[in-house]
Amino acid sequence: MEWTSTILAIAALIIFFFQALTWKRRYKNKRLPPGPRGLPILGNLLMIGTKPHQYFQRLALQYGPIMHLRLGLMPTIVVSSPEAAELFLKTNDLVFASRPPQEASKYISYNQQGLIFAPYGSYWRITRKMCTLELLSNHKISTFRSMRKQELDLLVQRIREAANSGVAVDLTSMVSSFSTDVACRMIIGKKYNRDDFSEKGFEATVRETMKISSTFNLADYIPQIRGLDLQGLTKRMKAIAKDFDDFFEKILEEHVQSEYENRTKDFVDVMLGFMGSEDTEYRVERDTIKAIILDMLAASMDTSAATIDWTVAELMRHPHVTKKLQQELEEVVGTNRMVEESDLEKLEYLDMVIKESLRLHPVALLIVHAAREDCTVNGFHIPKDARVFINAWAIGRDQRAWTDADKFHPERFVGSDIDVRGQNFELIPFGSGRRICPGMQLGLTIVRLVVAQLVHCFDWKLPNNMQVTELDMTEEFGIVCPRADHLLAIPAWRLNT
Ligand code: HEM
Repeated sequence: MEWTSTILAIAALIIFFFQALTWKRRYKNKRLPPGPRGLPILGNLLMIGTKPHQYFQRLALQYGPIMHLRLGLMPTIVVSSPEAAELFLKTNDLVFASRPPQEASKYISYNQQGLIFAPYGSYWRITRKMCTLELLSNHKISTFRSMRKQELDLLVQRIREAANSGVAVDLTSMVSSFSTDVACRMIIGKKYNRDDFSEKGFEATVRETMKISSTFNLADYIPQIRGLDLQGLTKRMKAIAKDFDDFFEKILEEHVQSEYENRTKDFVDVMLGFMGSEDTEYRVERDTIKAIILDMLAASMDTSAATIDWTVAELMRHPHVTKKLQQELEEVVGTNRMVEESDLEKLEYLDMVIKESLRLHPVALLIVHAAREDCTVNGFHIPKDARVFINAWAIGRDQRAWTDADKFHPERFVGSDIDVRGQNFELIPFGSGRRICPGMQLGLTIVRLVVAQLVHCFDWKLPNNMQVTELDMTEEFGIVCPRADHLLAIPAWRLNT
Protein backbone atom coordinates (compact mmCIF):
# COMPACT_ATOMS: atom_id res chain seq x y z
CA MET A 1 0.00 0.00 0.00
CA GLU A 2 2.81 2.36 1.02
CA TRP A 3 4.62 1.49 -2.18
CA THR A 4 1.53 2.25 -4.26
CA SER A 5 1.18 5.71 -2.67
CA THR A 6 4.86 6.46 -3.22
CA ILE A 7 4.71 5.36 -6.87
CA LEU A 8 1.53 7.45 -7.41
CA ALA A 9 3.17 10.50 -5.80
CA ILE A 10 6.29 10.16 -7.96
CA ALA A 11 4.15 9.66 -11.09
CA ALA A 12 2.13 12.79 -10.21
CA LEU A 13 5.32 14.85 -9.78
CA ILE A 14 6.72 13.66 -13.11
CA ILE A 15 3.43 14.42 -14.90
CA PHE A 16 3.31 17.85 -13.27
CA PHE A 17 6.86 18.65 -14.30
CA PHE A 18 6.38 17.62 -17.94
CA GLN A 19 2.98 19.27 -18.11
CA ALA A 20 4.35 22.60 -16.92
CA LEU A 21 7.19 22.36 -19.45
CA THR A 22 4.90 21.42 -22.36
CA TRP A 23 2.33 24.13 -21.62
CA LYS A 24 5.03 26.77 -21.32
CA ARG A 25 6.50 25.82 -24.70
CA ARG A 26 3.20 25.26 -26.47
CA TYR A 27 1.41 28.44 -25.43
CA LYS A 28 4.31 30.87 -25.20
CA ASN A 29 3.19 34.18 -26.79
CA LYS A 30 -0.26 32.70 -27.53
CA ARG A 31 -3.39 34.52 -26.37
CA LEU A 32 -5.68 31.82 -24.99
CA PRO A 33 -9.27 32.83 -24.09
CA PRO A 34 -9.71 33.97 -20.48
CA GLY A 35 -10.69 31.51 -17.79
CA PRO A 36 -10.17 30.49 -14.17
CA ARG A 37 -6.80 29.27 -12.96
CA GLY A 38 -6.64 25.58 -12.17
CA LEU A 39 -4.73 23.24 -9.89
CA PRO A 40 -1.55 21.49 -11.01
CA ILE A 41 -2.35 18.35 -13.05
CA LEU A 42 -6.11 18.37 -12.32
CA GLY A 43 -6.63 21.87 -13.70
CA ASN A 44 -10.29 22.89 -13.25
CA LEU A 45 -11.65 19.33 -13.08
CA LEU A 46 -12.66 19.51 -9.42
CA MET A 47 -14.59 22.77 -9.88
CA ILE A 48 -17.10 21.45 -12.39
CA GLY A 49 -19.44 19.73 -9.94
CA THR A 50 -22.59 17.81 -10.84
CA LYS A 51 -24.16 20.49 -13.07
CA PRO A 52 -21.32 21.54 -15.41
CA HIS A 53 -23.66 23.46 -17.78
CA GLN A 54 -24.79 25.72 -14.92
CA TYR A 55 -21.27 26.17 -13.59
CA PHE A 56 -20.03 27.14 -17.06
CA GLN A 57 -22.92 29.59 -17.47
CA ARG A 58 -21.98 31.36 -14.21
CA LEU A 59 -18.33 31.36 -15.19
CA ALA A 60 -19.14 32.90 -18.59
CA LEU A 61 -20.64 35.94 -16.83
CA GLN A 62 -17.17 36.58 -15.45
CA TYR A 63 -14.91 35.49 -18.33
CA GLY A 64 -17.06 35.97 -21.42
CA PRO A 65 -18.65 33.73 -24.09
CA ILE A 66 -15.37 32.09 -25.16
CA MET A 67 -13.52 30.70 -22.13
CA HIS A 68 -10.52 28.53 -21.64
CA LEU A 69 -10.29 25.94 -18.89
CA ARG A 70 -7.82 23.18 -18.35
CA LEU A 71 -9.48 19.87 -17.55
CA GLY A 72 -6.67 17.64 -16.39
CA LEU A 73 -4.05 18.08 -19.09
CA MET A 74 -6.59 18.93 -21.81
CA PRO A 75 -7.19 22.47 -23.01
CA THR A 76 -10.96 22.98 -23.05
CA ILE A 77 -12.92 25.80 -24.64
CA VAL A 78 -16.44 26.61 -23.45
CA VAL A 79 -18.71 28.54 -25.81
CA SER A 80 -21.71 30.28 -24.25
CA SER A 81 -23.31 32.79 -26.64
CA PRO A 82 -25.07 32.54 -30.04
CA GLU A 83 -22.44 34.77 -31.72
CA ALA A 84 -19.57 32.67 -30.37
CA ALA A 85 -21.35 29.42 -31.33
CA GLU A 86 -21.63 30.73 -34.90
CA LEU A 87 -17.87 31.34 -34.99
CA PHE A 88 -17.19 27.73 -34.00
CA LEU A 89 -19.98 25.88 -35.82
CA LYS A 90 -20.30 27.96 -39.00
CA THR A 91 -17.35 30.29 -39.65
CA ASN A 92 -14.79 27.65 -38.58
CA ASP A 93 -17.02 24.58 -38.92
CA LEU A 94 -14.39 22.49 -40.70
CA VAL A 95 -11.79 23.09 -37.98
CA PHE A 96 -14.17 22.07 -35.18
CA ALA A 97 -15.95 19.19 -36.94
CA SER A 98 -14.20 16.45 -34.97
CA ARG A 99 -14.87 14.71 -31.67
CA PRO A 100 -12.28 14.17 -28.95
CA PRO A 101 -11.07 10.62 -28.28
CA GLN A 102 -12.91 9.12 -25.31
CA GLU A 103 -12.31 5.98 -23.32
CA ALA A 104 -16.06 5.25 -23.45
CA SER A 105 -16.15 5.25 -27.24
CA LYS A 106 -13.00 3.14 -27.37
CA TYR A 107 -14.59 0.32 -25.36
CA ILE A 108 -18.28 0.63 -26.14
CA SER A 109 -18.36 2.10 -29.62
CA TYR A 110 -15.94 -0.38 -31.23
CA ASN A 111 -12.98 2.00 -31.07
CA GLN A 112 -14.85 5.12 -32.24
CA GLN A 113 -16.43 3.29 -35.19
CA GLY A 114 -19.89 4.66 -34.49
CA LEU A 115 -21.02 7.88 -36.11
CA ILE A 116 -21.46 9.92 -32.95
CA PHE A 117 -17.90 9.59 -31.66
CA ALA A 118 -16.01 9.13 -34.94
CA PRO A 119 -13.25 11.68 -35.52
CA TYR A 120 -13.70 13.85 -38.62
CA GLY A 121 -12.33 12.17 -41.76
CA SER A 122 -13.30 9.95 -44.67
CA TYR A 123 -14.65 7.13 -42.43
CA TRP A 124 -17.00 9.57 -40.69
CA ARG A 125 -18.03 11.19 -44.03
CA ILE A 126 -18.97 7.87 -45.64
CA THR A 127 -20.75 6.52 -42.55
CA ARG A 128 -22.63 9.79 -42.11
CA LYS A 129 -23.70 9.78 -45.77
CA MET A 130 -24.91 6.20 -45.44
CA CYS A 131 -26.92 6.98 -42.29
CA THR A 132 -28.40 10.19 -43.72
CA LEU A 133 -29.38 8.79 -47.12
CA GLU A 134 -30.09 5.14 -46.39
CA LEU A 135 -31.46 5.19 -42.84
CA LEU A 136 -32.72 8.64 -41.90
CA SER A 137 -34.03 10.20 -45.14
CA ASN A 138 -37.62 11.50 -45.21
CA HIS A 139 -38.53 8.55 -47.40
CA LYS A 140 -37.12 5.98 -44.93
CA ILE A 141 -38.76 7.74 -42.00
CA SER A 142 -42.14 7.58 -43.72
CA THR A 143 -41.77 3.81 -44.30
CA PHE A 144 -42.10 3.37 -40.53
CA ARG A 145 -45.15 5.62 -40.17
CA SER A 146 -47.65 2.80 -39.61
CA MET A 147 -45.36 1.17 -37.02
CA ARG A 148 -45.18 4.48 -35.11
CA LYS A 149 -48.97 4.67 -35.22
CA GLN A 150 -49.35 1.14 -33.86
CA GLU A 151 -47.00 1.86 -30.96
CA LEU A 152 -48.64 5.20 -30.18
CA ASP A 153 -52.10 3.59 -30.24
CA LEU A 154 -50.82 1.07 -27.69
CA LEU A 155 -49.49 3.86 -25.46
CA VAL A 156 -52.78 5.76 -25.64
CA GLN A 157 -54.72 2.59 -24.91
CA ARG A 158 -52.68 1.92 -21.77
CA ILE A 159 -53.13 5.47 -20.55
CA ARG A 160 -56.87 5.30 -21.32
CA GLU A 161 -57.21 2.24 -19.11
CA ALA A 162 -55.64 4.22 -16.26
CA ALA A 163 -57.99 7.12 -17.06
CA ASN A 164 -60.99 4.78 -16.73
CA SER A 165 -59.78 3.78 -13.27
CA GLY A 166 -58.87 7.36 -12.30
CA VAL A 167 -55.32 6.39 -11.30
CA ALA A 168 -52.01 8.15 -11.92
CA VAL A 169 -49.59 6.85 -14.55
CA ASP A 170 -45.81 7.08 -14.59
CA LEU A 171 -45.71 9.03 -17.82
CA THR A 172 -41.89 9.15 -17.89
CA SER A 173 -41.61 5.34 -17.87
CA MET A 174 -44.43 4.88 -20.35
CA VAL A 175 -42.99 7.35 -22.87
CA SER A 176 -39.54 5.88 -22.38
CA SER A 177 -40.81 2.34 -23.16
CA PHE A 178 -42.70 3.67 -26.17
CA SER A 179 -39.54 5.36 -27.43
CA THR A 180 -37.45 2.22 -26.90
CA ASP A 181 -40.00 0.06 -28.73
CA VAL A 182 -40.20 2.46 -31.70
CA ALA A 183 -36.40 2.70 -31.92
CA CYS A 184 -35.92 -1.08 -31.67
CA ARG A 185 -38.59 -1.89 -34.27
CA MET A 186 -37.11 0.59 -36.72
CA ILE A 187 -33.48 -0.33 -36.17
CA ILE A 188 -33.41 -4.04 -35.30
CA GLY A 189 -36.84 -4.96 -36.66
CA LYS A 190 -38.47 -6.10 -33.41
CA LYS A 191 -39.09 -5.05 -29.87
CA TYR A 192 -36.26 -5.98 -27.62
CA ASN A 193 -36.90 -9.29 -25.93
CA ARG A 194 -35.86 -9.67 -22.28
CA ASP A 195 -34.32 -13.10 -22.96
CA ASP A 196 -32.08 -11.64 -25.67
CA PHE A 197 -30.09 -9.52 -23.26
CA SER A 198 -28.10 -10.04 -20.06
CA GLU A 199 -30.06 -9.97 -16.81
CA LYS A 200 -29.28 -6.26 -16.28
CA GLY A 201 -31.75 -5.51 -19.06
CA PHE A 202 -31.33 -3.61 -22.30
CA GLU A 203 -32.82 -0.23 -21.32
CA ALA A 204 -30.91 -0.14 -18.05
CA THR A 205 -27.66 -0.97 -19.87
CA VAL A 206 -28.21 1.74 -22.52
CA ARG A 207 -28.84 4.19 -19.67
CA GLU A 208 -25.71 3.07 -17.82
CA THR A 209 -23.74 3.56 -21.04
CA MET A 210 -25.05 7.11 -21.37
CA LYS A 211 -24.20 7.76 -17.73
CA ILE A 212 -20.65 6.49 -18.12
CA SER A 213 -20.16 8.40 -21.39
CA SER A 214 -21.08 11.66 -19.67
CA THR A 215 -18.96 11.05 -16.57
CA PHE A 216 -15.82 13.18 -16.50
CA ASN A 217 -13.42 10.25 -16.77
CA LEU A 218 -9.97 11.10 -15.38
CA ALA A 219 -8.43 8.82 -18.01
CA ASP A 220 -9.75 11.13 -20.79
CA TYR A 221 -8.14 14.16 -19.21
CA ILE A 222 -4.93 12.70 -17.77
CA PRO A 223 -4.19 9.87 -20.23
CA GLN A 224 -0.99 8.96 -18.38
CA ILE A 225 -3.06 7.41 -15.54
CA ARG A 226 -5.40 5.53 -17.87
CA GLY A 227 -4.11 2.13 -16.74
CA LEU A 228 -5.01 2.78 -13.08
CA ASP A 229 -8.78 2.98 -13.80
CA LEU A 230 -9.21 5.07 -10.63
CA GLN A 231 -13.00 5.48 -11.08
CA GLY A 232 -13.55 1.84 -12.03
CA LEU A 233 -15.12 2.99 -15.32
CA THR A 234 -13.00 0.86 -17.65
CA LYS A 235 -14.04 -2.29 -15.85
CA ARG A 236 -17.72 -1.34 -16.16
CA MET A 237 -17.32 -0.37 -19.82
CA LYS A 238 -15.70 -3.68 -20.71
CA ALA A 239 -18.61 -5.58 -19.11
CA ILE A 240 -21.18 -3.44 -20.94
CA ALA A 241 -19.35 -3.79 -24.24
CA LYS A 242 -19.49 -7.57 -23.91
CA ASP A 243 -23.26 -7.53 -23.17
CA PHE A 244 -23.93 -5.32 -26.19
CA ASP A 245 -21.69 -7.36 -28.44
CA ASP A 246 -23.43 -10.64 -27.52
CA PHE A 247 -26.81 -9.00 -28.15
CA PHE A 248 -25.84 -7.46 -31.50
CA GLU A 249 -24.28 -10.72 -32.69
CA LYS A 250 -27.62 -12.44 -32.05
CA ILE A 251 -29.47 -9.70 -33.93
CA LEU A 252 -27.11 -9.90 -36.92
CA GLU A 253 -27.40 -13.68 -37.03
CA GLU A 254 -31.21 -13.53 -36.95
CA HIS A 255 -31.19 -11.05 -39.83
CA VAL A 256 -28.84 -13.16 -41.91
CA GLN A 257 -31.03 -16.25 -41.29
CA SER A 258 -34.25 -14.48 -42.28
CA GLU A 259 -32.82 -12.50 -45.20
CA TYR A 260 -35.30 -13.83 -47.75
CA GLU A 261 -38.42 -13.59 -45.59
CA ASN A 262 -41.12 -11.17 -46.64
CA ARG A 263 -40.89 -8.43 -43.97
CA THR A 264 -40.28 -4.66 -43.73
CA LYS A 265 -36.56 -4.04 -44.06
CA ASP A 266 -35.06 -2.41 -40.97
CA PHE A 267 -31.76 -0.52 -40.48
CA VAL A 268 -29.80 -3.72 -39.85
CA ASP A 269 -30.99 -5.20 -43.17
CA VAL A 270 -29.92 -2.05 -45.01
CA MET A 271 -26.45 -2.12 -43.47
CA LEU A 272 -26.01 -5.86 -43.97
CA GLY A 273 -26.75 -5.19 -47.64
CA PHE A 274 -23.59 -3.07 -47.78
CA MET A 275 -21.38 -5.49 -45.84
CA GLY A 276 -18.34 -6.51 -47.80
CA SER A 277 -19.90 -5.18 -51.03
CA GLU A 278 -17.52 -3.78 -53.67
CA ASP A 279 -20.35 -2.08 -55.63
CA THR A 280 -20.90 0.73 -53.20
CA GLU A 281 -18.78 3.29 -51.40
CA TYR A 282 -20.33 2.11 -48.11
CA ARG A 283 -18.22 -0.96 -47.55
CA VAL A 284 -19.05 -1.74 -43.96
CA GLU A 285 -17.65 -4.41 -41.67
CA ARG A 286 -19.42 -6.29 -38.91
CA ASP A 287 -18.05 -4.02 -36.15
CA THR A 288 -19.15 -0.91 -38.06
CA ILE A 289 -22.70 -2.25 -38.19
CA LYS A 290 -22.72 -3.06 -34.49
CA ALA A 291 -21.31 0.38 -33.61
CA ILE A 292 -23.94 2.12 -35.74
CA ILE A 293 -26.81 0.04 -34.33
CA LEU A 294 -25.73 1.13 -30.86
CA ASP A 295 -25.44 4.79 -31.94
CA MET A 296 -28.86 4.80 -33.51
CA LEU A 297 -30.50 3.13 -30.53
CA ALA A 298 -28.77 5.33 -27.97
CA ALA A 299 -29.28 8.53 -29.99
CA SER A 300 -32.96 8.00 -30.63
CA MET A 301 -34.30 6.33 -27.47
CA ASP A 302 -33.58 8.87 -24.75
CA THR A 303 -33.40 12.11 -26.73
CA SER A 304 -37.00 11.94 -27.95
CA ALA A 305 -38.35 10.53 -24.65
CA ALA A 306 -36.63 13.21 -22.54
CA THR A 307 -37.83 16.01 -24.86
CA ILE A 308 -41.42 14.73 -24.66
CA ASP A 309 -41.15 14.52 -20.88
CA TRP A 310 -39.82 18.09 -20.53
CA THR A 311 -42.53 19.42 -22.86
CA VAL A 312 -45.40 17.71 -21.05
CA ALA A 313 -44.01 18.88 -17.70
CA GLU A 314 -43.88 22.49 -18.99
CA LEU A 315 -47.44 22.15 -20.34
CA MET A 316 -48.63 21.03 -16.91
CA ARG A 317 -46.95 24.02 -15.31
CA HIS A 318 -48.63 26.33 -17.85
CA PRO A 319 -52.31 25.32 -18.13
CA HIS A 320 -53.15 28.32 -20.36
CA VAL A 321 -50.61 27.06 -22.95
CA THR A 322 -52.16 23.57 -22.77
CA LYS A 323 -55.66 25.03 -23.32
CA LYS A 324 -54.46 26.99 -26.34
CA LEU A 325 -52.79 23.90 -27.79
CA GLN A 326 -55.93 21.82 -27.21
CA GLN A 327 -57.97 24.50 -29.03
CA GLU A 328 -55.62 24.32 -32.02
CA LEU A 329 -55.93 20.52 -32.02
CA GLU A 330 -59.73 20.74 -31.85
CA GLU A 331 -59.76 23.09 -34.85
CA VAL A 332 -57.37 21.02 -36.97
CA VAL A 333 -58.16 17.46 -35.87
CA GLY A 334 -61.59 17.70 -34.20
CA THR A 335 -62.62 15.70 -31.15
CA ASN A 336 -63.83 12.60 -32.98
CA ARG A 337 -60.43 11.13 -33.80
CA MET A 338 -56.83 10.96 -32.70
CA VAL A 339 -53.96 12.96 -34.22
CA GLU A 340 -52.34 11.57 -37.39
CA GLU A 341 -48.81 12.34 -38.58
CA SER A 342 -50.30 14.13 -41.59
CA ASP A 343 -51.91 16.68 -39.22
CA LEU A 344 -48.58 17.83 -37.81
CA GLU A 345 -47.67 20.36 -40.49
CA LYS A 346 -50.92 22.27 -39.80
CA LEU A 347 -50.23 22.60 -36.07
CA GLU A 348 -48.37 25.91 -35.83
CA TYR A 349 -48.81 26.48 -32.11
CA LEU A 350 -47.58 22.95 -31.39
CA ASP A 351 -44.42 23.83 -33.31
CA MET A 352 -43.90 26.90 -31.10
CA VAL A 353 -44.45 24.85 -27.93
CA ILE A 354 -41.83 22.30 -28.97
CA LYS A 355 -39.33 25.01 -29.95
CA GLU A 356 -39.82 26.72 -26.60
CA SER A 357 -39.34 23.44 -24.76
CA LEU A 358 -36.14 22.68 -26.72
CA ARG A 359 -34.88 26.23 -26.02
CA LEU A 360 -35.18 25.80 -22.24
CA HIS A 361 -34.42 22.08 -22.13
CA PRO A 362 -32.06 21.03 -24.93
CA VAL A 363 -31.41 17.41 -24.01
CA ALA A 364 -27.77 17.64 -25.15
CA LEU A 365 -26.73 20.38 -22.72
CA LEU A 366 -23.09 20.51 -23.78
CA ILE A 367 -22.35 19.68 -27.42
CA VAL A 368 -18.82 18.32 -27.59
CA HIS A 369 -16.51 18.97 -30.56
CA ALA A 370 -12.71 18.95 -30.98
CA ALA A 371 -10.27 21.26 -32.79
CA ARG A 372 -8.56 19.51 -35.72
CA GLU A 373 -5.84 22.15 -35.93
CA ASP A 374 -4.64 25.37 -34.27
CA CYS A 375 -7.05 28.18 -35.04
CA THR A 376 -7.66 31.82 -34.11
CA VAL A 377 -11.23 32.67 -33.10
CA ASN A 378 -12.19 36.21 -32.17
CA GLY A 379 -8.49 36.97 -31.62
CA PHE A 380 -8.02 33.99 -29.26
CA HIS A 381 -5.69 31.08 -29.89
CA ILE A 382 -7.56 27.76 -29.89
CA PRO A 383 -5.03 24.90 -29.78
CA LYS A 384 -5.25 21.74 -31.89
CA ASP A 385 -7.00 18.89 -30.03
CA ALA A 386 -8.75 21.30 -27.63
CA ARG A 387 -12.12 20.01 -26.53
CA VAL A 388 -14.89 22.46 -27.35
CA PHE A 389 -18.07 22.45 -25.26
CA ILE A 390 -20.91 24.37 -26.87
CA ASN A 391 -23.19 25.18 -23.93
CA ALA A 392 -26.55 24.82 -25.74
CA TRP A 393 -28.34 25.16 -22.41
CA ALA A 394 -26.76 28.55 -21.60
CA ILE A 395 -27.27 29.78 -25.19
CA GLY A 396 -31.01 29.01 -25.05
CA ARG A 397 -31.21 31.10 -21.86
CA ASP A 398 -28.91 33.94 -22.96
CA GLN A 399 -30.50 37.17 -21.62
CA ARG A 400 -29.12 39.18 -24.54
CA ALA A 401 -30.69 36.90 -27.13
CA TRP A 402 -34.04 36.24 -25.42
CA THR A 403 -36.49 38.47 -23.53
CA ASP A 404 -37.60 36.89 -20.24
CA ALA A 405 -35.19 34.10 -21.10
CA ASP A 406 -36.15 31.84 -18.18
CA LYS A 407 -39.91 31.95 -18.90
CA PHE A 408 -41.77 29.27 -20.85
CA HIS A 409 -43.55 31.46 -23.41
CA PRO A 410 -44.19 29.81 -26.82
CA GLU A 411 -45.78 33.03 -28.16
CA ARG A 412 -42.27 34.50 -28.45
CA PHE A 413 -42.08 32.62 -31.78
CA VAL A 414 -45.17 34.30 -33.30
CA GLY A 415 -44.01 36.03 -36.50
CA SER A 416 -40.40 34.89 -35.86
CA ASP A 417 -38.29 32.94 -38.36
CA ILE A 418 -36.18 31.36 -35.62
CA ASP A 419 -36.04 27.63 -36.09
CA VAL A 420 -34.22 24.66 -34.50
CA ARG A 421 -32.52 23.49 -37.70
CA GLY A 422 -29.07 24.90 -37.05
CA GLN A 423 -29.34 28.25 -38.88
CA ASN A 424 -30.25 30.34 -35.83
CA PHE A 425 -27.49 30.12 -33.28
CA GLU A 426 -29.64 31.27 -30.36
CA LEU A 427 -31.51 27.95 -30.67
CA ILE A 428 -29.33 24.91 -31.43
CA PRO A 429 -30.82 21.87 -29.65
CA PHE A 430 -29.71 19.70 -32.61
CA GLY A 431 -26.30 21.38 -32.99
CA SER A 432 -25.27 22.99 -36.26
CA GLY A 433 -22.80 22.60 -39.11
CA ARG A 434 -21.29 19.36 -40.39
CA ARG A 435 -22.03 17.40 -37.20
CA ILE A 436 -25.63 18.56 -36.85
CA CYS A 437 -27.98 15.78 -35.71
CA PRO A 438 -28.87 13.60 -38.73
CA GLY A 439 -31.93 12.27 -36.85
CA MET A 440 -33.48 15.71 -36.39
CA GLN A 441 -36.45 15.12 -38.71
CA LEU A 442 -37.23 11.77 -37.11
CA GLY A 443 -36.78 13.17 -33.59
CA LEU A 444 -39.03 16.15 -34.29
CA THR A 445 -41.70 13.94 -35.87
CA ILE A 446 -41.82 11.62 -32.85
CA VAL A 447 -41.78 14.46 -30.30
CA ARG A 448 -44.50 16.47 -32.07
CA LEU A 449 -46.70 13.44 -32.63
CA VAL A 450 -46.54 12.14 -29.07
CA VAL A 451 -46.96 15.53 -27.39
CA ALA A 452 -49.92 16.35 -29.66
CA GLN A 453 -51.54 12.98 -28.96
CA LEU A 454 -51.10 13.17 -25.18
CA VAL A 455 -52.59 16.66 -25.04
CA HIS A 456 -55.37 15.95 -27.54
CA CYS A 457 -56.58 12.67 -26.03
CA PHE A 458 -56.21 13.55 -22.35
CA ASP A 459 -56.56 16.24 -19.71
CA TRP A 460 -53.85 15.84 -17.10
CA LYS A 461 -53.84 16.47 -13.36
CA LEU A 462 -51.03 16.03 -10.83
CA PRO A 463 -51.65 13.37 -8.13
CA ASN A 464 -52.16 13.99 -4.38
CA ASN A 465 -53.51 17.51 -4.94
CA MET A 466 -50.04 18.61 -5.90
CA GLN A 467 -49.88 22.16 -7.29
CA VAL A 468 -48.32 22.69 -10.73
CA THR A 469 -45.84 25.10 -9.14
CA GLU A 470 -44.52 22.20 -7.05
CA LEU A 471 -43.45 20.21 -10.10
CA ASP A 472 -39.69 19.79 -9.81
CA MET A 473 -37.85 20.82 -12.98
CA THR A 474 -34.35 19.82 -11.81
CA GLU A 475 -32.16 18.27 -14.51
CA GLU A 476 -30.10 15.14 -14.21
CA PHE A 477 -26.84 15.93 -16.00
CA GLY A 478 -25.81 13.40 -18.62
CA ILE A 479 -24.98 12.97 -22.29
CA VAL A 480 -28.78 13.22 -22.62
CA CYS A 481 -30.40 15.23 -19.87
CA PRO A 482 -33.81 14.15 -18.58
CA ARG A 483 -35.81 15.63 -15.69
CA ALA A 484 -34.47 14.15 -12.47
CA ASP A 485 -37.94 13.05 -11.23
CA HIS A 486 -40.42 10.83 -13.02
CA LEU A 487 -43.58 12.61 -14.14
CA LEU A 488 -46.62 11.09 -12.43
CA ALA A 489 -50.03 12.35 -13.56
CA ILE A 490 -53.72 11.40 -13.63
CA PRO A 491 -55.20 11.30 -17.13
CA ALA A 492 -58.83 11.98 -18.15
CA TRP A 493 -60.04 10.99 -21.63
CA ARG A 494 -61.33 13.99 -23.60
CA LEU A 495 -62.30 12.73 -27.08
CA ASN A 496 -65.82 11.66 -28.21
CA THR A 497 -64.71 8.18 -29.26
C1 HEM B 1 -35.33 15.27 -29.92
C2 HEM B 1 -34.49 14.42 -30.43
C3 HEM B 1 -33.02 14.66 -30.66
C4 HEM B 1 -32.18 15.67 -30.23
C5 HEM B 1 -32.55 16.88 -29.37
C6 HEM B 1 -30.86 15.40 -30.76
C7 HEM B 1 -29.74 16.22 -30.56
C8 HEM B 1 -28.49 15.96 -31.09
C9 HEM B 1 -27.34 16.82 -30.91
C10 HEM B 1 -27.30 18.12 -30.12
C11 HEM B 1 -26.29 16.25 -31.56
C12 HEM B 1 -24.84 16.78 -31.65
C13 HEM B 1 -24.72 17.75 -32.81
C14 HEM B 1 -23.35 18.38 -32.94
O1 HEM B 1 -22.36 17.77 -32.56
O2 HEM B 1 -23.25 19.52 -33.44
C15 HEM B 1 -26.77 15.02 -32.16
C16 HEM B 1 -26.00 14.16 -32.91
C17 HEM B 1 -26.46 12.98 -33.44
N1 HEM B 1 -27.76 12.51 -33.42
FE1 HEM B 1 -29.35 13.41 -32.54
N2 HEM B 1 -30.90 14.24 -31.47
C18 HEM B 1 -32.19 13.76 -31.46
C19 HEM B 1 -32.67 12.62 -32.08
C20 HEM B 1 -31.92 11.75 -32.85
C21 HEM B 1 -32.42 10.58 -33.53
C22 HEM B 1 -33.88 10.15 -33.54
C23 HEM B 1 -31.35 9.98 -34.13
C24 HEM B 1 -31.26 8.72 -34.99
C25 HEM B 1 -32.06 7.74 -35.01
C26 HEM B 1 -30.18 10.79 -33.85
C27 HEM B 1 -28.90 10.49 -34.27
C28 HEM B 1 -27.80 11.30 -34.05
C29 HEM B 1 -26.45 10.96 -34.52
C30 HEM B 1 -26.05 9.69 -35.29
C31 HEM B 1 -25.63 12.03 -34.14
C32 HEM B 1 -24.11 12.16 -34.40
C33 HEM B 1 -23.87 12.89 -35.71
C34 HEM B 1 -22.40 13.11 -36.02
O3 HEM B 1 -21.59 13.13 -35.12
O4 HEM B 1 -22.09 13.26 -37.21
N3 HEM B 1 -30.56 11.85 -33.07
N4 HEM B 1 -28.11 14.87 -31.86
